[in-house]
Amino acid sequence: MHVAGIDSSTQSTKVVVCDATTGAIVREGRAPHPDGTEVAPAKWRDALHEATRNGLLDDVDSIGIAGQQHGLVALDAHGIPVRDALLWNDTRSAQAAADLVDELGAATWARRTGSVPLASFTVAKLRWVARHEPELAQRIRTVLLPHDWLGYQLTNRMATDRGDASGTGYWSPQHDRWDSDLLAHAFGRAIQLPTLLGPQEPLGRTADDVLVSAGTGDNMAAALGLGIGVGDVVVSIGTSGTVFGATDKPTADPTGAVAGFADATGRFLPLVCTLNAARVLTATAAMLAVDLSELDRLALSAPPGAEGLALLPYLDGERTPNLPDATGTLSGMTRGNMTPANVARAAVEGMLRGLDAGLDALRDNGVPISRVLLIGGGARSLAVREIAPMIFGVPVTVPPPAEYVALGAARQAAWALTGELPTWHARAE
Ligand SMILES: Nc1ncnc2c1ncn2[C@@H]1O[C@H](COP(=O)(O)OP(=O)(O)O)[C@@H](O)[C@H]1O
Ligand SMILES: O=C(CO)[C@@H](O)[C@H](O)COP(=O)(O)O
Repeated sequence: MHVAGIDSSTQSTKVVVCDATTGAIVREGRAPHPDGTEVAPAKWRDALHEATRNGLLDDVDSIGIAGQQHGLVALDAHGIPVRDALLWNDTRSAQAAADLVDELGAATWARRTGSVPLASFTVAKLRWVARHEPELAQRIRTVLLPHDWLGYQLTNRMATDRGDASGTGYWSPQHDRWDSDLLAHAFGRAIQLPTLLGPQEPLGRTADDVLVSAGTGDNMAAALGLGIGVGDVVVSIGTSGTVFGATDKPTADPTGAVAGFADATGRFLPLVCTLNAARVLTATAAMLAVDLSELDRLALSAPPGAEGLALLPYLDGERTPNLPDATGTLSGMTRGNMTPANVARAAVEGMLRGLDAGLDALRDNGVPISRVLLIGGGARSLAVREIAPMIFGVPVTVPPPAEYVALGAARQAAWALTGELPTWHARAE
């Protein structure tokens, strides 16, 4: 038996096909997404077709879909998007989020949803559409998340799971159900919401009669793909930087630094997310007119601290801390230290310091940290792997490079197929 896992993340779609019993990867595919913070959902479907062309999904018995969290896919009465999806990294909803917090108070949001809404959260995007595009808003009948929308394309059913639902800002961790009153408060009226599926409950079947599992958010799928245990905290360096661990009880951080998400197994996934991660490295490499391996070499040739040069890497604004309009700052420049090597080192260190603040925030919320598991595209960087233990001050394990989000989605697909969550090879060992 074979299962497929799909990771429809910010920059690309990645697909792995695995043996359902052992988890061994038998085939892989990928396709890029368009750049930008608003995207026509059809582009994700096109990317999925491209990533699975030439029969990648032939002989697959079950499919799991993981997607970038939070994105607003607003559908009309015919199930057609009323506008391009607003993604998690679109900051136009920053004022809408601030208004929602002012209206109800941060403590109320944290208590009712586990999180304090920021620009990224679906609820803030809904408020933005209600205020800025009222004619479009009137046509909205249903709201889906990116993974739900792909599942809807495959099965014709609108449903989601608690992991992805927990990033909307209108899901209750205490009661494991939608908090429709919060949504109505933000949007001005009720909207039909997708069915909430349990962790191993299937979504449905494709036109070719292949089972599709509930799916989840990409960070929840990464946790499932790694099989993390107590004390394991994942640092994922992708388009976003995320820092998260699995807990039995929900968190409710009124400062908003830690989002009190749910995981894909029935537990919880407190998470800190930064807007500036792998793309800090690609932007610095472009500025220095070098490739990523030369950026690594340069960064590792400079001393720790880059001789006083420091990069505050808020190149896309920032989410944690909540500074959506911030820009980056290169500080401490002297005639002596302004070398390409120090700039490269400052970029790596600055990006990792943002994630280190995330580790502190998790600790403050009672999440135990005995080691960090480093994953995502940025973990392929030699400089990141070498410098991370110095910045984080805890042991850092780099699991073999793999698409852990897609693997987690595949593991969920096997769960839905067989009724048991397979052990597979514990990749977090
Ligand atoms: N060796 C490397 N060094 C630094 N960054 C890298 C390296 N390889 C890939 N990346 C970066 O990782 C990012 C993609 O990571 P990924 O985890 O797949 O992101 P996402 O899931 O958000 O689409 C890209 O910005 C890419 O440039
Ligand atoms: O908004 C968050 C987490 O809350 C992001 O982590 C998105 O889920 C996008 O992830 P990547 O595309 O960077 O993997």
